Amino acid sequence: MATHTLFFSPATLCKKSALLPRHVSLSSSVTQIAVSGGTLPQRPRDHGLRWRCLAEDRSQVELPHDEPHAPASLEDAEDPELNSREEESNGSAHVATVIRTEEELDEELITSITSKEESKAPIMSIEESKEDSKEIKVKFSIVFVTAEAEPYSKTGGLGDVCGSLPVALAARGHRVMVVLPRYLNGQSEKVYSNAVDLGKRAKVSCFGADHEVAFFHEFRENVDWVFVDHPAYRRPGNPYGDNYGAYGDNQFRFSLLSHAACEAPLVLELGGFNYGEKCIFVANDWHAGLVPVLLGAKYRPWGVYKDARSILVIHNIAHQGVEPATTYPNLGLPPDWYGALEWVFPNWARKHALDKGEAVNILKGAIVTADRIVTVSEGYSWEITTPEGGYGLDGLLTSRKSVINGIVNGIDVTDWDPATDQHIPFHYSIDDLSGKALCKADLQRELGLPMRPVTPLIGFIGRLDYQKGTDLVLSALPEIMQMDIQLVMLGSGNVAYEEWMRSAEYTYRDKFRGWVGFNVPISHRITAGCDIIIMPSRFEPCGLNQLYAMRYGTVPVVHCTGGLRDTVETFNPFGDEGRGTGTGWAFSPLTKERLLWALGLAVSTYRDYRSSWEGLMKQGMSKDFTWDTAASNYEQIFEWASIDPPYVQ
Ligand SMILES: Nc1ncnc2c1ncn2[C@@H]1O[C@H](COP(=O)(O)OP(=O)(O)O[C@H]2O[C@H](CO)[C@@H](O)[C@H](O)[C@H]2O)[C@@H](O)[C@H]1O
Repeated sequence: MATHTLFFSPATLCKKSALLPRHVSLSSSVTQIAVSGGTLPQRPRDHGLRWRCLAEDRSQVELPHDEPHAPASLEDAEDPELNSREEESNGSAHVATVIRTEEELDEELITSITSKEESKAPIMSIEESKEDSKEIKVKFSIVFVTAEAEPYSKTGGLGDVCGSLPVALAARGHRVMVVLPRYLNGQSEKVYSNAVDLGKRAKVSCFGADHEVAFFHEFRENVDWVFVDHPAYRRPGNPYGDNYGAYGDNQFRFSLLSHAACEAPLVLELGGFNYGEKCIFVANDWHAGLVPVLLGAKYRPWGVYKDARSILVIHNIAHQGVEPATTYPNLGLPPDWYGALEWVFPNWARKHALDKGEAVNILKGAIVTADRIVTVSEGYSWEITTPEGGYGLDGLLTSRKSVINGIVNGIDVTDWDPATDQHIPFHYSIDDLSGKALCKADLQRELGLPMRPVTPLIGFIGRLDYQKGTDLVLSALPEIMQMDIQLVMLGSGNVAYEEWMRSAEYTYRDKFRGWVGFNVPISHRITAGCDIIIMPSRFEPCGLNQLYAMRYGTVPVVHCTGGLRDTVETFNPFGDEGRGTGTGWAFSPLTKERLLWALGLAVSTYRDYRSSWEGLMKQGMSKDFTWDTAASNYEQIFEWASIDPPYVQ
């Protein structure tokens, strides 16, 4: 019988029983309870001391290798050599800023030089801090788990973030792996041409069988890109579905990903060393949501991953990975962990009188087991704790408020740079905007719109769905078309909106263009060629198009919500002693009238106040949207996570 140790902050202790797996209750199976910074007398408050006590307790746990849920690679994970750098008395060794004597320093340096690649030290790489200070900064081993990452796969912002943030963290000296599926759909094969089969196979026990997965690997921009290969990822369509809708087996496909990702740090030797147990998992959205649950349910009972931490990043809470409760036994979790994923729909959401509303919810499982939770803007981190923004999870999220943080996404400023962008016909910069006018003319030509330089060209890029407020544009279109403007929309999604875009093109031949599809080059050309970008999103966890737009001197008009509120500052012509401040317009509430009001202001400023407009463009262009700021904020989260003991043990 494994030992479960749970750590609760005093503030949330009273609410905990609601969050726990069903088999764990505060009065029965829990054998150790520690209160972080709290007043329970059984445990010392000092972190290091407490950790030592627990380490002793753990050493008494027998690790039955033949148990059904024991990880395949337990022995690898327990390899004392690989884990030899573990701090003796402090479990949070991978973040500790430690002071070394000169001899120890030399020894560390020699070890680091003699390793095959300096950046691939077994658990952590150590660098000397500046000058002759003896302080050494310990870096993290980070494992991103995601359904998509550019340039391999992208259907939206998740792909952008998971393609860039790992690179930014690696550039800061961390060892970073990204685990994602190897989607082969008949067209995508070439993007994996540099990825080699590592020859390692792992058996994943779920959905009533042992599924063998292979791992492909590419080392690019100092990041280990690891692709999980399985027949379920080989089919026409995008990562989540095809022309007929979402795949019916997505729960299986992403359970497989989470299981495989948990094995990767233990079994894969990358650059000569595996990542080992002391890593930080960054689980993105529900697709990777089983990762924190597996750490607690499948690995830690056998002493594996006891020093790992998990960070859940919520990019969009509207998608939670909910399936009928009867699918629980498929997930490869112990039966008594059902409570962690248990989800009951409210009465109004049930389909018929006999529907009990019982379901499993993978994102919920991640929320109640992850060590920390990050959302992609500060505004959104608050919104998800409200009934309006929490999509039913607000209560649980409120109970974990103390570990939720918002970090605004950055953008890939190399890919999205108007001075060098390979997708746009002319280049420009904040010092010479002339190329932007040429981009606009070229876009009008490409779209078959009248080439009128003084007519404001407005753009919309995004999924055609409820979140992005496509219906609001639809309802406001007759009034928008009465303005002297041109409007181009690029997007795909809801078929009804796609049809509407096509028919609007016939109705407003000289003013409106609708481009149905997912097309990255044209998205760059719209961002560069337009004067204004509209984003009437109903909710927007961060939003990237407004960031790209500002970098390209294209002024955003957005609904004041989530990350849009955090990143777009409404223009104030009287600010800064009359020179004007702001980068766009953020309107509220989300109504047709307010959208038209904000758009009207933008259009009249463009037409009648040219110098103010240029100021607006330049203020947007001079904002710092690099990933470096976000990456350093993520480091802080990793540090906090590592200082605290694992949330579920
Ligand atoms: N038809 C099309 N053709 C070409 N490119 C297209 C396109 N439609 C969209 N894109 C591109 O896809 C990305 C979408 O970014 P968003 O920020 O709108 O993310 P999304 O809502 O998918 O994801 C979620 O995750 C991201 C990342 O955290 C959050 O910013 C966001 O608020 C949240 O909803 C952008 O790069 C955009 O240019």
